Amino acid sequence: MLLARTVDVTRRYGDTVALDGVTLDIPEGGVVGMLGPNGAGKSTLINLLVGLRRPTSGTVELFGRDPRDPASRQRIGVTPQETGLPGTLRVHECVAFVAAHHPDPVPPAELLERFGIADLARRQTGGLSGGQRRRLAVALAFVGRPRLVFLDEPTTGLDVQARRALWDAVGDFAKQGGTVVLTSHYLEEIEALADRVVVIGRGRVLADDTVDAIRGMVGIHRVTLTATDLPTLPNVVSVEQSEGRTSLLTPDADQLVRDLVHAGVPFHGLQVQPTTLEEAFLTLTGR
Ligand SMILES: Nc1ncnc2c1ncn2[C@@H]1O[C@H](COP(=O)(O)OP(=O)(O)OP(=O)(O)O)[C@@H](O)[C@H]1O
Repeated sequence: MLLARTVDVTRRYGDTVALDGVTLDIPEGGVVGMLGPNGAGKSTLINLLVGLRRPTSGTVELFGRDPRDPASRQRIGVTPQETGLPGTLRVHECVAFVAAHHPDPVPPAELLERFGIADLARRQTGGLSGGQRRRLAVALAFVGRPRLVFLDEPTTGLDVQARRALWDAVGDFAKQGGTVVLTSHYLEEIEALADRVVVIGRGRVLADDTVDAIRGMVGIHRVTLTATDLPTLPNVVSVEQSEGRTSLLTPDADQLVRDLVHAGVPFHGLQVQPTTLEEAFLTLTGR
């Protein structure tokens, strides 16, 4: 069953095109990771799916309806990129407050236990550290026993241990049949949780595939050198010339350097650099 979808969605903010013709299905079950650099359009896409913003054109559906319909929003949980918690409320009061808006909430103590913050229950949220506040904000998305949860960069500011605890809690929710859409800048985070990765760059879906497939694609390196007469080399996905230098993009930089030496062409100033995610995908998709 499809829980949410966008069809050819475009969203502009003035002259900025934040999303440009995005078509995406979110079926029931599993974790969908949205990966992309700053400004790619990830948060905008989430805001459209949860009904906080409307598309400039195209269709957005949540549980088969308009996402602004309160009936469909009852069944989602959301942690936006930034959350304001009432500073004088204690953690357990904050959970109880959100729970009161749902017909069958998870008991607050159980929720806090699940997210590893039971020891903070009596603390005022204003006195929590940034990481503790973030964990609470993510936990709150799950209090209403949602079918579909949207987490916008859930582990920003968390230390390694807290991040793993949060991954475990989100993973358990998915194992029990829940569906999660999360955004991240890090492939590592997506790898830990997601079955499917949607790569977003400059407002477009650049790739939508399994974690393994995406991992293979983003291992692209840029090999830059100065040479007068380069032969055609295997495993080169793109060649660029700039200011007398040649850049070769390749999934296997070590092999490319071996091939260069083997070809016997004189070259100098060799540099090998990882590409950014966006660069790798823009190259691979030829956009
Ligand atoms: N309310 C707004 N008004 C004007 N421009 C906006 C607004 N919200 C987003 N944008 C612009 O739309 C583009 C996409 O932004 P968005 O926040 O969706 O990206 P993102 O992928 O979530 O980035 P990040 O990883 O930095 O959170 C950016 O160019 C951003 O500056």
